[in-house]
Amino acid sequence: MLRLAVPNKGALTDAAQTMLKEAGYRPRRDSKELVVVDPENSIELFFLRPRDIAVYVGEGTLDAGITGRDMLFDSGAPAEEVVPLGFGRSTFRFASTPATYTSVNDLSGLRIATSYAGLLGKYLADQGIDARVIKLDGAVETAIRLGVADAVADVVETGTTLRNVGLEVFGEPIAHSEAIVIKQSGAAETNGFQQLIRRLQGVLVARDYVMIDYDIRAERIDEAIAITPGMEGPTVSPLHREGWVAVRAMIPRKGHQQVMDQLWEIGAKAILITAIFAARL
Ligand SMILES: Nc1ncnc2c1ncn2[C@@H]1O[C@H](COP(=O)(O)OP(=O)(O)OP(=O)(O)O)[C@@H](O)[C@H]1O
Ligand SMILES: O=P(O)(O)OC[C@H]1O[C@H](OP(=O)(O)OP(=O)(O)O)[C@H](O)[C@@H]1O
Ligand SMILES: [Mg+2]
Repeated sequence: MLRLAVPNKGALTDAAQTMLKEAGYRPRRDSKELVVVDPENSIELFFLRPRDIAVYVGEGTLDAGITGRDMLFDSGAPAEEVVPLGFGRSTFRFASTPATYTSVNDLSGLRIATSYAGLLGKYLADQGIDARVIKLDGAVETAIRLGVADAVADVVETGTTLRNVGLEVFGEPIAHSEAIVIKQSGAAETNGFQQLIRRLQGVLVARDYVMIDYDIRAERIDEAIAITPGMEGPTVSPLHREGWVAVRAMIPRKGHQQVMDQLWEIGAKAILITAIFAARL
């Protein structure tokens, strides 16, 4: 059985749960359930704090985990990213009172509060900045007002939390993060692991792509294929109408209306878009 770590709390929890459910795995019944055994899919799900997941996977106690890229870096655990999952996107940034600092170079000798001391420490070392890292558990944005720090380094998504306490980001982003699947560095990928990855990638495809069908005059097929090249090449079948063919291809969901317009311009008819329920490519 594959042993997979899943966030039990925090920003990634709901989206990870939804994705696993769409991939066919048994969801947990309530938020107090810490282990779900799913023999039909040969998987055991362990619900753990997102911060601890890279530690378990790095130790090899669990085969794989879903966590944030920033948390993987922060942990320093010997685990590696296998596939990004497209949710839980955020940047990791410096912030302080407006118009105080402009870049990381202004932070030498100052105090920076963060709950990502590993990630921040590595970044400061890379930049050659000697600053004091104040490790806090959360709500680090308040540290400046309370005089514990001169700047903070924290996760920013919409920026609402920072605005609410009157802080502004400065300098380059320290890191870009999203939810990822991790495994122990250098560990062999078992069959069960590859199946998990294929299933999750299938969910991403079903979310990001749609199926398009249309009819077009045979002499315009090259133009049509240029618009809808498909994954491996579109399916082109004869139509029971002299000089016409039917085309079927996958296209990105984003921009599908423009694709329909372009096909219409070159004479396509009966252009249909359908959602993909599940996929395995
Ligand atoms: N508002 C957000 N939007 C998008 N991603 C976020 C947000 N807050 C945190 N994350 C990401 O979610 C992952 C887990 O962080 P989260 O804040 O949920 O964990 P935590 O701080 O340990 O838990 P908690 O906040 O419950 O104490 C990190 O990779 C982080 O980048
Ligand atoms: O830019 P925003 O959309 O406002 O999101 C960013 C906030 O979300 C997270 O907080 P969380 O709720 O996890 O609390 P925490 O700081 O205690 O971890 C993060 O630490 C920021 O505070
Ligand atoms: Mg948090």
